[in-house]
Amino acid sequence: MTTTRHDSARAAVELSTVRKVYGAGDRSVTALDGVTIDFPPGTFTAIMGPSGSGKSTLLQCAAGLDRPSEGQITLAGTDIGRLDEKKRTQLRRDHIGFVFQAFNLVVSLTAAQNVELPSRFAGRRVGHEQVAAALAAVGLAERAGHRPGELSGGQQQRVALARALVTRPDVLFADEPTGALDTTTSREVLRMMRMLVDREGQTTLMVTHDPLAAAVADVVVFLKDGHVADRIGLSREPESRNAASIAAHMARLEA
Ligand SMILES: Nc1ncnc2c1ncn2[C@@H]1O[C@H](COP(=O)(O)OP(=O)(O)OP(=O)(O)O)[C@@H](O)[C@H]1O
Repeated sequence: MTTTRHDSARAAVELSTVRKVYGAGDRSVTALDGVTIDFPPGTFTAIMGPSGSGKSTLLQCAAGLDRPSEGQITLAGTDIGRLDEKKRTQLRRDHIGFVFQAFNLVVSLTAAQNVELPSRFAGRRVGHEQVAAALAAVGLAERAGHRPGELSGGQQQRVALARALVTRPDVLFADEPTGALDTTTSREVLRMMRMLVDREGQTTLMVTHDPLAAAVADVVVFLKDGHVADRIGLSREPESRNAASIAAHMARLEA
């Protein structure tokens, strides 16, 4: 099956009264408690909130990696709750890219081979030109033949970004993509993500603890105890000014 593609507007993600409860009885934990939120096409959203507020759970459910206990999630125009496991896998393959804190690169393969590998596994071989273009887009055209051990942390995360974006997914999910990087390198990766959203228009959801990381987004969503506690739009202010107002919001939430 090929999932329906809504080309007129690149896919947004929508959650409607989503609840996610882990476990049962006395030991159950409500990670998401009636979350309704939409992520418009082409927007870059940072998801923040205290530890345990439900950020990763939201990302996992929105990406179809986990099922909500209640509520509806629409991705690429498809109600993912109605899909069986095979079709959800297909939806993810056709529409979604992922980057994580750990770069998850195969150490014995070159940057180009790492970019190509997942699509090959998924039976959707991408051509050499696509791989070269994806590496060029993250500024690593000259490093296609290098193995991860020969690249810096920031460069490795850029290879992971190229791998996530080589199939031009509608939505990019990023879980703490700069969590393992120092400040300077983080900034380089974040600017690249920002540039790619502006250029390619993929809807991007990024979980982060770092106000400086969130500062490159268009919108910051704050979770608290499984609820959306706040949502602020950012203007293209200098990042440091955005970061300061995000940090102030976080401090109020955690107070
Ligand atoms: N597999 C699981 N089984 C049971 N409880 C879980 C599971 N995954 C998450 N939780 C609980 O659900 C709540 C939300 O967790 P989640 O990981 O989504 O929070 P988070 O905001 O991403 O936290 P952090 O910033 O610490 O990574 C927490 O109370 C957590 O302990």
